[in-house]
Amino acid sequence: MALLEGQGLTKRFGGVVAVDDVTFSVERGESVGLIGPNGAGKTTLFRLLTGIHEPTEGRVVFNGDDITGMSPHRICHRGLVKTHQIVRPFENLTLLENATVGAQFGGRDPDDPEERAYKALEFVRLADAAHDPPDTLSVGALKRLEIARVLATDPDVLLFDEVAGGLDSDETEEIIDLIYDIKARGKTIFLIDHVMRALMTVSERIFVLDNGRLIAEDTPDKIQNNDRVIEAYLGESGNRDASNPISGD
Ligand SMILES: Nc1ncnc2c1ncn2[C@@H]1O[C@H](COP(=O)(O)OP(=O)(O)OP(=O)(O)O)[C@@H](O)[C@H]1O
Repeated sequence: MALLEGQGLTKRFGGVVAVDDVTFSVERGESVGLIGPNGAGKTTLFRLLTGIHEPTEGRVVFNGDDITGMSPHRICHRGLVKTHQIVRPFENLTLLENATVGAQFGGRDPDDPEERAYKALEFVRLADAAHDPPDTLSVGALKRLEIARVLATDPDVLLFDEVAGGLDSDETEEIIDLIYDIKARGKTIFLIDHVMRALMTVSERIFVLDNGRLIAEDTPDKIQNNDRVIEAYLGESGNRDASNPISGD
């Protein structure tokens, strides 16, 4: 049985069809990526999965249960959680307190949210700064704090929304290593990223959205050579002579 499924998911905002009849499934322990040109509907799809938006049509099935229309809080309790694209920690709280809020908000284990938060900070290598405020953190460290916040909820599935966005190459490598470590703990990973190197390295399978529709689903190698996918990206830039826009190199 698939762990996470979208069945005919559609989301309309007035006249805009952001997600258009998307059906997919993700198995337990898989790491999959979601790509597509700007405005393709990636973030909206993630928001449908985590209860931030309710689909206009279709269903979200998690662990065999229909979770369509449930609140993000209840979905998080069930073990499905998403990182925020723009990381905005509580500035007046320490890193540990920030991660503890995550553990208390979504955690399934009512005991020791602070201990779980501390372990999550250790995991992302921020424990040394546990009692500091977040205002001195680099962009890379802020992204790691966001990962700690969601890890502290003890999820089964982590949806990463642009975790490698805005990072330099060392920070990107650090995030890639972290995602591998999270996967090695048996977690299921679903990520959106414009940083193709990160996405192509980490994902075993890739879904491609264009204009809200799922246009391809394949291994990273095959996706990088899929004419329809390349066309969708090149159509966006208008530059037909550009080098492969979805190369992970
Ligand atoms: N809350 C909203 N209200 C109205 N339109 C929206 C809303 N959210 C998204 N859209 C529209 O839905 C479409 C898909 O947007 P979405 O942000 O999901 O795309 P994306 O693939 O994540 O884009 P990007 O890569 O630029 O982040 C766009 O046309 C966007 O303008």
